[in-house]
Amino acid sequence: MDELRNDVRNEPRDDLVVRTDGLTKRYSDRLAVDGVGMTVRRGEVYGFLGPNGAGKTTTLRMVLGLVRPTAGTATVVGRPAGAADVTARVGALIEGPGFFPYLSGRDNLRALARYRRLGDEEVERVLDLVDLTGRADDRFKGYSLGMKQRLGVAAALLGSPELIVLDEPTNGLDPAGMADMRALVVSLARGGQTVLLSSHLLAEVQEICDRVGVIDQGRLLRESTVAELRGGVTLRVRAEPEDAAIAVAMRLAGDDGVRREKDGSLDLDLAADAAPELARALVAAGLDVHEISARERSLEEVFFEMTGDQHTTKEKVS
Ligand SMILES: Nc1ncnc2c1ncn2[C@@H]1O[C@H](COP(=O)(O)OP(=O)(O)OP(=O)(O)O)[C@@H](O)[C@H]1O
Repeated sequence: MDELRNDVRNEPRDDLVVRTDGLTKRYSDRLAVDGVGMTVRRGEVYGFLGPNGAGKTTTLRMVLGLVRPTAGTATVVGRPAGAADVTARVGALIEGPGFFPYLSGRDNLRALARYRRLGDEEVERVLDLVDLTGRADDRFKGYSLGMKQRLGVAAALLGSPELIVLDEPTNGLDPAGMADMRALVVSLARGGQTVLLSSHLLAEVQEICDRVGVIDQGRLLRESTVAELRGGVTLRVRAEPEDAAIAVAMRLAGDDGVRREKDGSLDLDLAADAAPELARALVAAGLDVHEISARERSLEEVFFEMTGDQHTTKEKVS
């Protein structure tokens, strides 16, 4: 298991529901996915996060065996991706589900269920899970985008697969529908199923995911728990004059441990219990201290720092 990354090196293979090694996809001269090694553990909600065109959907398609990798491997529930005996153990919603427009939602699911030798009661179970029972007899073509999305998720849940892969599951849902979908994803994982989802909604990933893989320009930049990625608590400081405050802050937090926010406050890589020492140092240096508070970085800030997105609100001061 030498090729596994450190954090999962000692885990039994059974605990990894998805594992990719050097997974690569090239479309003519475009490297859509570049050597991705990701690991999804049993029973977790794993968030695959990245800007548009980062390679999320292509990676998920390779994990599902829908696209053949140019190089590398994907192992799903212990078997090569796309192997015939894997498909029944994996449910997926990826880039708009294909349903018969003139059939009702219920009949569409029944057709899928029959093909998989599942009974009608299974159709009713998944309709209820996605809260679509009341509209199940309406034709698919009359569904709103959100209802189509929920029917797609219902189809992915048929047969209670071990792994559920959802590409942007809250796409098209209104705020209440998004909250329902998030609650459903969490409850699936609590019930022992594994969920691999992609999203560009950072707050959503922060709320429901146990671990996150950050992908940009085809490369997996980082894979860790949400808490690790956010890097714990930092101290926010507002004191004047600013230059003197930066000098004091750097003395305590180190040259690389101080960032300046657009509103003029400073963000320091210091634990919350360093606040009194910081206050004393600022006052001893004759500064006016307006604010010292502990704050947690949001996943959004970390993400923009990692992907070098222009929306970042911070600049390094060193
Ligand atoms: N079939 C294809 N042929 C050629 N290029 C493709 C194909 N599929 C994807 N690409 C390219 O590969 C790159 C990654 O695309 P992909 O759809 O995987 O990204 P994504 O992270 O899912 O983006 P989004 O969030 O916008 O859906 C993009 O530059 C895309 O244009």
